[in-house]
Amino acid sequence: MDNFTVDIRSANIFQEDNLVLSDVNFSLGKGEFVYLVGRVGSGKTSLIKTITAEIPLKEGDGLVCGFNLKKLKRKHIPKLRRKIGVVFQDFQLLTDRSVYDNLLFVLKATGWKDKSAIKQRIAEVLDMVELKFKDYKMPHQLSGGEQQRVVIARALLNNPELILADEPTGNLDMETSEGIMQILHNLSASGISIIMATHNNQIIKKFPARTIKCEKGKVVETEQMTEIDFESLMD
Ligand SMILES: Nc1ncnc2c1ncn2[C@@H]1O[C@H](COP(=O)(O)OP(=O)(O)OP(=O)(O)O)[C@@H](O)[C@H]1O
Repeated sequence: MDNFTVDIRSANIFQEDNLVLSDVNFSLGKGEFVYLVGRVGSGKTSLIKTITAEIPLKEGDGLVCGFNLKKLKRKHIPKLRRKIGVVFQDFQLLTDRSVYDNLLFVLKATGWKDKSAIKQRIAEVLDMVELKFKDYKMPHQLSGGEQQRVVIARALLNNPELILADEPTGNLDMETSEGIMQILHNLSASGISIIMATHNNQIIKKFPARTIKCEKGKVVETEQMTEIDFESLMD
């Protein structure tokens, strides 16, 4: 079980009192990349929120980054979240400050104090997303793809074991999306596990990887590309 970043067994996932996904069995190895697909309202966000402990796991078992979701105390939730980097479609950068200050804000909020360590970490994460010399720019001075790379850099600051990316290419054109995908795949090759929710079939075709699907209240594996009915994902 230790080799898994996520290991969910026989879980029933609820939103309020509604059972959204039943008998969920899903595990993700260290450094593994998986696409999460499914129609609108099929439960993708519910699965992601279970992994971040935003939705409590009431039935079944779950292990995420070494934390037992069933036994997780409220005070341990921030520690779990520290191990998870999130990347969303809408960049959510602070628009009133530079790239550097956006990253600084997160480091300070998560307890970093040593100025030279902060400077070094910001340089490292910007290097990982190939934005080394853009730290002084304001978000509006960057392209959409560059802004998304800053968001990925921000997600990497605290050395996460897992990245949850929700439609990270949603607002980007194909060429820019490919750059983002290349970075995500490089991160996965470096040992970070990645779950990417997407409706973008072109991206999945171009960067094939294990794919799971929320469908009819279940989470199913669709390892073969041909098994994915892309038309049904588009509505
Ligand atoms: N707070 C809530 N209370 C009750 N039901 C909810 C709540 N949030 C979501 N649901 C319901 O749970 C089901 C799954 O929603 P979820 O957001 O997980 O779907 P999704 O696959 O992520 O959809 P999308 O592609 O729109 O993000 C839907 O039927 C939705 O209406």
